[in-house]
Amino acid sequence: MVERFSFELSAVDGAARTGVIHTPRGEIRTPAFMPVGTAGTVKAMMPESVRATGADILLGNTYHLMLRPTAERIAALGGLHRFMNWERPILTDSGGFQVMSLASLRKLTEEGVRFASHIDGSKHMLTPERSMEIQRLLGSDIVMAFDECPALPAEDKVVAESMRMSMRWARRSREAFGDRPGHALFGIMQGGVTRDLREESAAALREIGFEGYAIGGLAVGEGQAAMFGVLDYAPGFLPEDKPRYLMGVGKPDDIVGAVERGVDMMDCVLPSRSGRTGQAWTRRGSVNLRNARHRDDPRPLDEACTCPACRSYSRAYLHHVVKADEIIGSMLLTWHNLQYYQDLMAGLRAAIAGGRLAAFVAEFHATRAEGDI
Ligand SMILES: CNc1nc2cc3c(=O)[nH]c(N)nc3c(CC[C@H]3O[C@@H](OC)[C@H](OC)[C@@H]3OC)c2[nH]1
Ligand SMILES: [Zn+2]
Repeated sequence: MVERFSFELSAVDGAARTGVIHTPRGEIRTPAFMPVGTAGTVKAMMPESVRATGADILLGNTYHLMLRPTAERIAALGGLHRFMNWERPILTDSGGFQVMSLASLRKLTEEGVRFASHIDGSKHMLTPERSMEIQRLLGSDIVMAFDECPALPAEDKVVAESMRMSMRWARRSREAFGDRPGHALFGIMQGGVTRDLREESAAALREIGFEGYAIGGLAVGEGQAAMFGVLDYAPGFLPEDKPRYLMGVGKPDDIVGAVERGVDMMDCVLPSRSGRTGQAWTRRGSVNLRNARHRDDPRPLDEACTCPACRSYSRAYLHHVVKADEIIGSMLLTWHNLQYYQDLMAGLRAAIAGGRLAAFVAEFHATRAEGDI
């Protein structure tokens, strides 16, 4: 049982790293994929099932939880871990990103963001200080600084101004976070796809000092090539002895490319959200179970997978329950997709530990068909 938050690197292969983040609530094996549990639940999954897929940590969200059921109510009930019955580490986003993508009537000033709830229109204000208070009330183990993520494409001037405000908010986040042993505050690098803005942002964050560093402002429509272009240099601007978290990424091939470039942690709604629409991710590519060609197919989705969907059901059954919009369809495909992502992370961790990442990546690309299989 550790009292403090620490990151232990155990092997490096090129720019890629593998290690363990130690927290009072448990270990996080890196590179790590973190399932998204936005409103206190990973949709269609029981917490024990999320753990069974291999996840060490899951995500919650300040924006959603502050609106419903409110952070104060969750705190009064013992905090988010107790509330959602997940006793392992939780990372919460700071809310700014969701305000800009979900809320209405937004007013952005140096102080913070004033907005109306997308649920009932009630008026709210998020500032670095309020975001830190909410994440403390939730009890999350890894807290994200309050930032602004500009929509791309944007003029360099706009990206620079936004980044500089986010750096001023990062300092206010650090000051409001206070001294909380065993908890971590991560700074978020901004700067769009402009190298010198990314470098300026990294320098500003290092000067403030954080327990971990996120690469924000990506996976917002720039495309994989532009994202990898930033990842070819941005991780190297960050301290090598601290975790690097790429926010909102991604498809399996995005994840492999990000790990090759030195990213340690990622999150994405894709495996859970696409599971609810009948899309499965497998070693050989993606499968759309709504397609009629599966209706007589007795084979499992992925013979190499140990999840309940692949162990006990046929593609024909999955096609049937997805077409019939049966709840079990979402349950089985979400479980499968999260398990596939965790198996991919386990493969990446082992390959880096064994100094054979290049071979793993070559094999990964060789077995994937383009498009649906
Ligand atoms: C999809 N592409 C994508 N690019 C992103 C960039 C940023 C960013 O620069 N700053 C912040 N603060 N958040 C970002 C986020 C949201 C991640 C959260 O979004 C939520 O998933 C929907 C989830 O909340 C449980 C997750 O929590 C960390 C991004 N998402
Ligand atoms: Zn499976």
